[in-house]
Amino acid sequence: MSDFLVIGGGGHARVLIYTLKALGHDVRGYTALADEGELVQTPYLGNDDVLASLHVMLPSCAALGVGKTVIESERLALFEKIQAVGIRLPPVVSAGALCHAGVCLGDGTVVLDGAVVVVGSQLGRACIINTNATVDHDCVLGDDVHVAPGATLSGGVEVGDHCMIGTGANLIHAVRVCADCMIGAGATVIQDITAPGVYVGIPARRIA
Ligand SMILES: CC(=O)SCCNC(=O)CCNC(=O)[C@H](O)C(C)(C)COP(=O)(O)OP(=O)(O)OC[C@H]1O[C@@H](n2cnc3c(N)ncnc32)[C@H](O)[C@@H]1OP(=O)(O)O
Repeated sequence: MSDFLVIGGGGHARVLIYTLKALGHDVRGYTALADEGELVQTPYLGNDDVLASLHVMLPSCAALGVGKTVIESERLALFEKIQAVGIRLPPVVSAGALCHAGVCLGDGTVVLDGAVVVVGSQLGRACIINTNATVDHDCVLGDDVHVAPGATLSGGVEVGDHCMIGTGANLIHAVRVCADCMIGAGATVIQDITAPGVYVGIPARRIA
């Protein structure tokens, strides 16, 4: 078990603090890099200006508490900034998630309660597999991909960097979604998406 620093403010940070504590980790520190956010039973340490000077006193492991609801989020830049000061961001799998043996999770990736990641899948860095989302067998996800609550990636799906797969969206088997796409809540993707943009509906069509 390790001491963890949760970095960020708001809802995702609270989920991570809960998740890490349930796994038996100590959550000693808490900073709000994006804003001061909400303080959750852990001390506020300062903003990103203090990270470099504080890091010798901080836990050597951290988790990204900044969530993602848009394509261009701060998550990956923050991930790289934290790593650059020598703090590790190991993947975190909730005790309430199921992640098959042999699945590959990049650093900074979190798999939250009720989520399932099935055999043969490879996930990049700083991804979020949110509550009750499923990533079925042999999927390949890039960096900074958020699969929102209840979304379903069927077998062999590929999703490029920075994509946001909205709440309850469904991607049928073997479709490929290129980098920088927003798949709207409830959309169903039935064919490859090759142009970055915003896609909604059943079947999913580009609106922006
Ligand atoms: C734990 C957590 O909370 S994780 C967070 C999870 N969050 C999500 O999944 C959010 C996903 N986001 C969405 O679905 C958003 O609606 C988006 C990004 C697809 C579109 O948002 P915006 O760009 O603001 O589009 P806007 O709301 O202006 O809608 C544009 C049009 O698309 C339609 N539309 C928007 N979203 C959807 C959708 N999911 N499905 C179908 N139609 C939609 C709107 O009705 C509107 O149609 P109209 O022009 O005929 O009136």
